[in-house]
Amino acid sequence: MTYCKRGTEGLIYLEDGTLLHGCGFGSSGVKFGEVVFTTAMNGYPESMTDPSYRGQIMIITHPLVGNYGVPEPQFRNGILQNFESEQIQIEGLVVTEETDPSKWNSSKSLHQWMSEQNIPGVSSVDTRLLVKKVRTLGSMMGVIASGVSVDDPAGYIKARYDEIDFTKFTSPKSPIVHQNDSDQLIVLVDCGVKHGILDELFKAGFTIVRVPCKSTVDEIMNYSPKGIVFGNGPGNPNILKDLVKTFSAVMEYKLPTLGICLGHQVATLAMSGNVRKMKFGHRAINKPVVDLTTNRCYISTHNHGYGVYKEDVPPDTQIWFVNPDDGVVEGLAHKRLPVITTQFHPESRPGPNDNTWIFQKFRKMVIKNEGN
Ligand SMILES: NC(=O)CC[C@H](N)C(=O)O
Repeated sequence: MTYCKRGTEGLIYLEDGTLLHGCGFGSSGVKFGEVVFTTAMNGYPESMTDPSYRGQIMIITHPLVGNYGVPEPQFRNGILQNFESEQIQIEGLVVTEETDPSKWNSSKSLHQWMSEQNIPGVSSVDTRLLVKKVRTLGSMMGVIASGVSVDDPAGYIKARYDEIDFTKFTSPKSPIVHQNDSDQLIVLVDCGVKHGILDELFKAGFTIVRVPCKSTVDEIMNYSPKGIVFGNGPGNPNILKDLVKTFSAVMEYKLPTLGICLGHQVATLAMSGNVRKMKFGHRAINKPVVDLTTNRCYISTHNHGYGVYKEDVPPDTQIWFVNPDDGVVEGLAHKRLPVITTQFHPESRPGPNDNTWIFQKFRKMVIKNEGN
């Protein structure tokens, strides 16, 4: 039996029948979710609080997780600077080794943070084996347990990830305003936006009104926005029919519009394209994307399990970015309207800051449109 430094055991189960026993950490409990992996070597406070990971059990392939602990949350203009939302969003965490921190700004360990927020973790399991399974068979449902004994893990899988509308957990119930010095107001349709996106939009000079994911076009247009952002969010875009309708209705106003990740997928559906489930998705902070207008390659942050493929691109749009590894369409531009999208995360957090120019491009589109 493995020595468990927290004194508890844990397990991870995949729905193909794989069952690995290891050590428990974080809170005691059992959770189910879609099992996904990220190859990011750092940035776990940001990734774990990214609302797009809602409903998922995260495997981190980097073998040591927790080395630099968890900082105190820092807000500026109501926007978190060091987390992507106010709480941990993943259902559970699977790592090879969970460590105690050594860093000047660490306020608690990964173990303490997860214990406080009711998130179970499992360590001392072969994450490489798990990732090979997921890469070979595709993303699967699974069960994680920490500190409790579980006889029939499969019985804990209560629903399929692709059928759940997680935005009802991650979208705000009423509008939230981040007032800037300028009167350049944009509306952000918030299905669980990462604070890194808010921060970049705020730094670009916008006053941001975050409206619930289920807002109608009238509720959005009542703010007389200069531009619209459809942000990231959890789950399957194909079941978010109302959001897709809202995107189509907003397009009628011909305002500068930026879609990021879920926003890119919703834009694709609204413009009569297709979005498919990928085999195991892209979750990393070093994925290449090629800008087809300049032929330049950028290193970018990804977190998506659905994707747009070349044959699914909507009419009236051109491919802006493509992933050279597998050809997934990573960005679109409308041929006539000021609508641009990225599947990757230009705000990074965590990740390289190479792509924040996308927010400046959007700002230029807003200024140009104001002049018309
Ligand atoms: N980061 C996101 O917005 C993710 C979009 C969508 N839920 C996906 O997994 O593909």
